[in-house]
Amino acid sequence: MGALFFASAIAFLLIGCFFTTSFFVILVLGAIILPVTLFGAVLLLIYVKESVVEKLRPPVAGLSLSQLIHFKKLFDYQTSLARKYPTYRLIMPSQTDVYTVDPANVEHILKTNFSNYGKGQYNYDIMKDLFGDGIFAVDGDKWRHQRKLASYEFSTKVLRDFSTAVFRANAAKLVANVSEAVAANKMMDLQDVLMKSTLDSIFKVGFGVDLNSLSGSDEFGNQFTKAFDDSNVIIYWRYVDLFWKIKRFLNIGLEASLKRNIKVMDDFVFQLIRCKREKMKTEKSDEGKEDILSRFLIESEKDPENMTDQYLRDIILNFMLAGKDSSANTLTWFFYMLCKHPLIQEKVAQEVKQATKADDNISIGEFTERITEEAMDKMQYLHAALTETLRLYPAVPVDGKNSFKDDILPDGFKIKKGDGVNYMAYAMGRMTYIWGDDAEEFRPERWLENGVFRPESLFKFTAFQAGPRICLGKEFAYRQMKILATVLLNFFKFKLVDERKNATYRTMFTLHMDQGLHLFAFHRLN
Ligand code: HEM
Repeated sequence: MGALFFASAIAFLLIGCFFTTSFFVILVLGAIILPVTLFGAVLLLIYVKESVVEKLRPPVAGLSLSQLIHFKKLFDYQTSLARKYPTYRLIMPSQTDVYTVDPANVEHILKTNFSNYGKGQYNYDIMKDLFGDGIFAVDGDKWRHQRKLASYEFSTKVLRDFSTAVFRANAAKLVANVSEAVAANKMMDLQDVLMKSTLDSIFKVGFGVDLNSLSGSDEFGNQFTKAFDDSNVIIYWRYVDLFWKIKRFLNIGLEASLKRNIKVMDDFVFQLIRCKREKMKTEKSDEGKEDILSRFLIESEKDPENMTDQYLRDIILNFMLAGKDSSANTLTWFFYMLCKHPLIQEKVAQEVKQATKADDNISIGEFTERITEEAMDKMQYLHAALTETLRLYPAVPVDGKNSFKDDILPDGFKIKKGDGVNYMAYAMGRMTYIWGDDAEEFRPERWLENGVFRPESLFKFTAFQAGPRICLGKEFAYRQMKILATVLLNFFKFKLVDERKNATYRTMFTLHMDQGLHLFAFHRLN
């Protein structure tokens, strides 16, 4: 890769020199040739400086631009580079990005030297318009304050009981939806259905609002969701668009749409905050105040100066980002894996039946009542299968930090202040030196010891991140995924429409299945 990079730099330079011998050509094509020549010279200089002079730096695997060329299969491209170099660099004149799959490095970045690796100004600038000062965008005191508040809220019984009730209710609606497809003998896109179902749940748990996107009935909520999804795509695009700040200044192109979308969301969220504040003043009981927004509103009464409406808006949009797609994406890959491995599908279904003691005639209402904490604790194989899914298809395939100071990683490579430092959960799941020769196989058994789930080091299994910034919704997500998986597998069997086709992802912040998950569902009769 280094040689290829060197050769292309020389080629650019030679092409430039050849053409610059002709004055006429310079006049006609000067505007093209000169930049090409300069670009080649810059590449050559960077290559010599970065690969020859800077000996202790991670090996240069190419230009950051190479990721644009491989954008469609980006995470597999990164995996192939990581097989050669467990830590490598991609360079650009303005920014160096380091990528690693080495668990020792991951532990160093996420825990041992946590204070040196944060979102940094670079990520903050990109995210600020949409996520403001929310937990995903900030470091330092702002992050600590929200982390403390949110950790407390997530550990309360109120939120736990409320979210479980919401997951159960939405699971029942999901069963009704799938039953319709079965009755009509229709193929379905399970990813689409799961996305709607988890969206309804996060809306209810986040705002206390029934969105009913599964039945498509809330126009205003749908507008919010569309604006949120479109904004996310545009924010992600900023990472590869060198001119986004100019476009934002001129309010043109995607930046103009982003501004419009943000207004739609702000109108929605600020109105909701106002309504809830009013309701709180008049209603004394705690009923209807179990959602995350209400919980934070109650907190804000203790600290009104800092916890302004703007701050609450940021908190809520960040929770939407965290909870909206991650669980649905994971469940999509989970059902895809179960279809590819029918024996594993049967094994999970049998475990569900045993843990809930359900017979064939049980109603959905009765069944959801049986998905208790105790029953879920018995589903060790389901837990292993979901975790195995996340190992191979982590909802956040690559996670990036910024280095605040020069540093040295445990593998001996030097990091410079300002470097982007990324660990690649998707590539890590495929490394044989981490998981053994069967790393690419879907094998839930690898997580079990005598039938009991045995966790792995979180610096090897990085799907939820690790260290002080470990995902706050991990338990929440497992609970939601287990409830949905349990009801679906108790009532249905699933079969891919096209068994020979291999699914792939759409490259974006989360691991979304490209084109959806098309399958047939059948009533499960034992
Ligand atoms: C399968 C589901 C999920 C996966 C795989 C997952 C994974 C992750 C990852 C990789 C991060 C680190 C992102 C970063 O560097 O900024 C993260 C952070 C976070 N997650 Fe999750 N997540 C899931 C579901 C959820 C849910 C459902 C919620 C809440 C409703 C949630 C709340 C959060 C929060 C608040 C953070 C920020 C933590 C901080 O910066 O201190 N997550 N999650």
